[in-house]
This record gives sequence, structure tokens and C-alpha cells, in this order.
Amino acid sequence: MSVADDGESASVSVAVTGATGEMGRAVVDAAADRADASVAFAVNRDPEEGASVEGVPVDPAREFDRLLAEREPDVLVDFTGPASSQNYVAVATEAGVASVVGTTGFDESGEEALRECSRYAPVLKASNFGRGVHALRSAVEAAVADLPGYDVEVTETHHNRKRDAPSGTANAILETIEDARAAGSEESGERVHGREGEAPREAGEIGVHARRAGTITGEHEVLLAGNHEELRLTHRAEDRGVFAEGALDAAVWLAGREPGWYDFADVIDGADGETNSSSERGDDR
Ligand SMILES: NC(=O)C1=CN([C@@H]2O[C@H](COP(=O)(O)OP(=O)(O)OC[C@H]3O[C@@H](n4cnc5c(N)ncnc54)[C@H](OP(=O)(O)O)[C@@H]3O)[C@@H](O)[C@H]2O)C=CC1
Ligand SMILES: O=C(O)C1=N[C@H](C(=O)O)C[C@H](O)C1
Repeated sequence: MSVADDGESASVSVAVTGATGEMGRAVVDAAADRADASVAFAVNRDPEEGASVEGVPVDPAREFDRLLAEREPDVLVDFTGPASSQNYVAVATEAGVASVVGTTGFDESGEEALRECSRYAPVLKASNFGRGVHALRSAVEAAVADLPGYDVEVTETHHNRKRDAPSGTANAILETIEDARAAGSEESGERVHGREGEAPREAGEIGVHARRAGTITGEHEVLLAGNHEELRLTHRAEDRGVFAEGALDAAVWLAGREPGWYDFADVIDGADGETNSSSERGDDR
């Protein structure tokens, strides 16, 4: 962390991986307009010679260890893929650098590998850095508690390049629904992914639908229906800058914390330095 003349913390420096991807670009772009965060360096798997984003050179990923040692960033910000994310976080942890992970689509062993790193350095992982999604999950929690027995269907819609389904955010919302039902002693049935053929709805099941089309940034809808009425709670991201700003807020919050496992809820709710404090809302793959 660089220090201003008056002794106040001035700017958290971040290493950006996947820098020529959609989110990597958005993070570099957002950092350029902030006083509290700056880019220490940016890498991508195999950038073209002389590649840059917003004037920041993009180095090849094979230089990652060297750049960590030379530039000493405070925090890694990673939006790549599950396999590369695990590698980047492991190397950053080894160097004593905190990690903010926005990548989604981890399986259980990938998630476990990240959690193992969080024993040695701070790791903050969130499937969605939109503040509105945090509010959506709170609203879903309240609605499920107030409407026991209502049918619930979750639908997410994303651009046609997205690899994982359902989205990490949809999985987090599903956890929220199941936790809220459990808290109210309501039984949750299976998650049913799409429907085909003879497939009548069972009581308690949660329908899950993933749509992929065009350049849609990201939309999540939770439909609750029963008692001849319906409630639809929807979040729509209009621009990836929303996620990038949230990830940088998380990086600024995470810098200098104790090793531990953190969530974006900790940033928004202002948890102060607890280790392994998050996860009250369950898994956030
Ligand atoms: N938490 C949140 O708020 C958000 C999370 N996401 C998640 O972030 C991730 C990235 O999304 P997005 O930016 O749209 O995707 P892109 O495909 O646009 O970018 C991914 C980047 O990661 C790199 N990458 C992928 N796999 C590897 C690998 N095995 N080794 C090295 N580099 C790799 C790609 O390199 P190359 O160009 O060589 O393929 C690319 O630069 C996804 O998991 C997505 O779900 C997205 C938006 C918001
Ligand atoms: O891949 C994306 O684009 C997004 N992925 C995240 C997810 O899987 O939930 C968040 C956001 O919806 C955009």
C-alpha cells in the first residue's frame, strides 16, 4: 500500500490477471479513475507482443512470479477461469499477497484449494461484485421467509460466451433460498435444471434456468408464485464496470487484513477484520 505525505493510506496496488478478458479490462479501466487503487501490473495467458489495456502493458502469465516479487502488489484481482484462478491465487499466497477472486465455476476441489490458501493469506471470493445482487439476496431471503410453500424458480441470462452454468450468482441465490427455507423449517426439494418431457413440478423443488444470448451482461430473476399471486425479484447489470468497481472496493477493503476467507458481504456489511468471517450465507461458487 503506498502512503501519502500526510501518512494516510493513499492507494492499494493490484495485480490484474486475465487482463485482456472482459472483466480484466474493466478492472484496469476502473482503476484508472480511482484514487484509492492502482494497477501494479497486468498479465494474461498469452498476450500479443506489446499488448496493453488503457495504457497498462499486459505481460505474459509466465512472468507472474517475477512481477509479484518486483512490483509487490497489495492484492491480486482475478477474473479468469477456475483452473488458472487456483494457480494465480496459490502463487500470490506463496508471495504473501491477498487475493480477490471473481472467477466462477469452481468445483468442490477448486473451492477447497482456495480455502486452503486463505489459511496463509486473505482470500475474498464473490460470484458477483454488484451491490444490487447483495440487496437481491437479502430481498430473496425475506421473501422466502414470508412466503412458505410458494413455488420458486431462478432464471439467469448471460452473454453467449459464458462458459459456466448456472452462473455463480444463481448458485449463490439458490443457497440463499435453501438457507432461508431451512431457517423457517420449510423443506427444500431438489434443484431442477430445466424441464423436458413428462416433468410435473414437485412441491418444494427449485427450478433453475440458464439462458445464453448475445451480449447480455448479466440478469438474475427469482420468481415466487402461489396463492394466485406472483412476486418477481430481478437484478440486471447494465455494465461490467459495476463488477469491476465492486472488486476494487473489495481489494481496498482486503489489503492489510489477516489471513482468512472473506466475502463481498463482509465489505458491504463492514465486518472489521474477522478471519473466516463470511460464509453465513453459505457457499458462493
Ligand atoms: N464476480 C463477478 O462479479 C463476476 C464474475 N465474472 C466471472 O469472471 C470470469 C471471467 O469472465 P470474463 O472476463 O467475462 O471472461 P473472458 O473470457 O472475457 O476473460 C477471461 C480471461 O481469463 C483468461 N483465462 C481463461 N482461462 C485461462 C487459463 N486457463 N489460463 C490463463 N488465463 C486464462 C483468458 O485468457 P485468453 O484471452 O487467453 O482466453 C481471458 O483473458 C468468469 O468466471 C465469469 O463468470 C464475470 C463478471 C462478474
Ligand atoms: O460471466 C459473466 O459475465 C458473469 N458471471 C458472474 C456469475 O457467474 O454469476 C457474475 C455476472 O452475472 C456476470
